Amino acid sequence: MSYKAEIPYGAYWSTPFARWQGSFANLHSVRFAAHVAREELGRRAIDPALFDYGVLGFSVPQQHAFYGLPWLTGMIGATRAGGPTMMQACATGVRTLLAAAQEIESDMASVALAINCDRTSNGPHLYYPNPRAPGGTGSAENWVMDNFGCDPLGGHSMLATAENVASKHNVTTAQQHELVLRREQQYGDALRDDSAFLRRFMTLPFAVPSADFRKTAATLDGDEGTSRSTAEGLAKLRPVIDGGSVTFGAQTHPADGNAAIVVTTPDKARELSADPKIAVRLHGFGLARTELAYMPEAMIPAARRALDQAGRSIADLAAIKTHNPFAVNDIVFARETGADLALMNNYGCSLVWGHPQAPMGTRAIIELIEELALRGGGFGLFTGCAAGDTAMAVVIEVCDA
Ligand SMILES: CC(=O)CC(=O)SCCNC(=O)CCNC(=O)[C@H](O)C(C)(C)COP(=O)(O)OP(=O)(O)OC[C@H]1O[C@@H](n2cnc3c(N)ncnc32)[C@H](O)[C@@H]1OP(=O)(O)O
Repeated sequence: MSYKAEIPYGAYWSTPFARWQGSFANLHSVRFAAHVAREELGRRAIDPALFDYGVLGFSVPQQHAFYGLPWLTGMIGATRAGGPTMMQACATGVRTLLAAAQEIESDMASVALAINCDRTSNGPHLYYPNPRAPGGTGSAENWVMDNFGCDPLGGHSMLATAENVASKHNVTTAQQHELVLRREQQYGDALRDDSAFLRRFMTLPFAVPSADFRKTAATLDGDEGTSRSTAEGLAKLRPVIDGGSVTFGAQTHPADGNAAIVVTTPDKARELSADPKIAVRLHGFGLARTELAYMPEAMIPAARRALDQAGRSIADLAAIKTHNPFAVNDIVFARETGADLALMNNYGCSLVWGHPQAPMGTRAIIELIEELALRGGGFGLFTGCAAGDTAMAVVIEVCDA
């Protein structure tokens, strides 16, 4: 199928991603996303007053986040734009894109902003009062760390889901490390020629604002805290869980950042495009849930559903991007679908540039569009797992308008 809603070519952006407790650690993620959106819309001469809808995604709450999307759009001057605030863990990037597209499809809006932000640094500590408990003692939660460590349905960690899938599919530590080196090599292509690939959608050098957003506190030349692995260095790492296969080197690192995509009607897409001769079309979305504690597998049925809706197969794809919090994800995906493991995730992926959760999928989709544009067009797939053994996927096409 083909959705009416389109993405104007170039009407999207991402900040660099900074490893947690790094340069973005003290920035309120919603205010930071608004600060960046104002600047990026200005650079593209897109009037914020055009937006009549928005969707804000995050997975880690911040102070005042209850006001969500209307607060953010108000801060950027898009004062007509209302809309929901969504949380679907690491699938939030695809979900917010779909929500924006659905609003356009149903003629309820004409120009929508799908914007995602997260700060895994300095995760909130929540206290749930319980006056009926002995002494009125409530319970507390460290939002980020406790949820990495425990899925309340099964009591297992996210890492354990990777171990379950590695064990089921006989994926070894050596195979995971070999893939890490390949993915870092692919990311190296994004850094070539003074980060020419990243500059297609990221403003570099990036001015890191101070916590009050009044001045520039630092400057980043690109993503911060990415690993430069070597075969020897990886070989020294032991599995994090005794008897397992996944090392610290074979998984992503938590990060901070934000990213956004404009979604609109075909006519408006031509107007807002950086190159009106290029169209970016949406053809299929997929949601799937797999067996309890096998999260990395969920990206396979989600991809199949998105491909079915698009009427395409893996063989039709010019580019594939995945969310790979664990190297295991890509190895199993390639084995089960026939995708070429070495050619997936050109120019980078969450395994390498890190994982600020909600904006991660948005950035991957933006990179997918740019890879397809560099190839002269074609169909592309993004698929990624999310908490609760779920996943979402999207099939897009870059073609002549
Ligand atoms: C959320 C969703 O919906 C779905 C998802 O995405 S699932 C993924 C969600 N993320 C997770 O579950 C995270 C799971 N991981 C964890 O919890 C991790 O334990 C953690 C992120 C907390 C670890 O963080 P950390 O302590 O900062 O680890 P980090 O310092 O990077 O690495 C630990 C060690 O390995 C080493 N290391 C890491 N990568 C390396 C590499 N590529 N080469 C060599 N050594 C490496 C580090 O140097 C460090 O060594 P030292 O202890 O000697 O300093």
